[in-house]
Amino acid sequence: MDEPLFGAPPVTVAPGAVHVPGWLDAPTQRSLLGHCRDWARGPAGTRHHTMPRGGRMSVSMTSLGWFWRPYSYSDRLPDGTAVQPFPDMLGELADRALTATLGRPSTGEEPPYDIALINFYDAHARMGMHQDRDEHADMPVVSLSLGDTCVFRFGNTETRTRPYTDVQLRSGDLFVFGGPARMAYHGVPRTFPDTAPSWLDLRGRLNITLRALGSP
Ligand SMILES: O=C(O)CCC(=O)C(=O)O
Ligand SMILES: [Fe+2]
Repeated sequence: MDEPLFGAPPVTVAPGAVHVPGWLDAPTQRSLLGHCRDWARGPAGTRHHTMPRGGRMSVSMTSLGWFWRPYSYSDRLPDGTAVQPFPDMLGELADRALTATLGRPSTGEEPPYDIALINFYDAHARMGMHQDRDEHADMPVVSLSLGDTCVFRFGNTETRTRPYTDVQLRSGDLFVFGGPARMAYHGVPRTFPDTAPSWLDLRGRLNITLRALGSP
């Protein structure tokens, strides 16, 4: 249960949605975790965003490239400082992820990956069913998981409810959703505390999504 399945084949969860268990090897997971800690210490810090109706999101979030808060992106933090840049390394990772799942990197013609949203889940955090619809480009969303295992609920494009598929995302897993799945509702109904690999110094779960903003 604790060791990721390195080298497992991709699993198509729905047309356009592909899960690759154990895609990131242990050194890469450790290195990404170190970067996430550095990014979280940056000017944007981590925030529990407030939703329009006043609820507070249980995940704490850091943005790179563009600052997200419900429900738009901006190039400045609320206090006017610039958002931390989107690192080239994450653009390269997004390309490798597209190749691993769709069989091709992005073409030079497509909007570039320029947003990373990093969510931290403690044992109680979860994320309700939603669509990722604040980007203007329809490039696939690339999701990387570190730390505790979670249930990732991947649904349909019409409703927040069934039909959906519950997938366990473990440390090192890649999940890409694009094409007909790009606007599917999805969420994280729970995590499994203390399931992070023992060699990763993380209590809780981190999820990094890489996205392309595109132009309006
Ligand atoms: O944590 C996850 O696996 C999903 C995160 C997500 O859906 C989002 O950041 O929009
Ligand atoms: Fe999402």
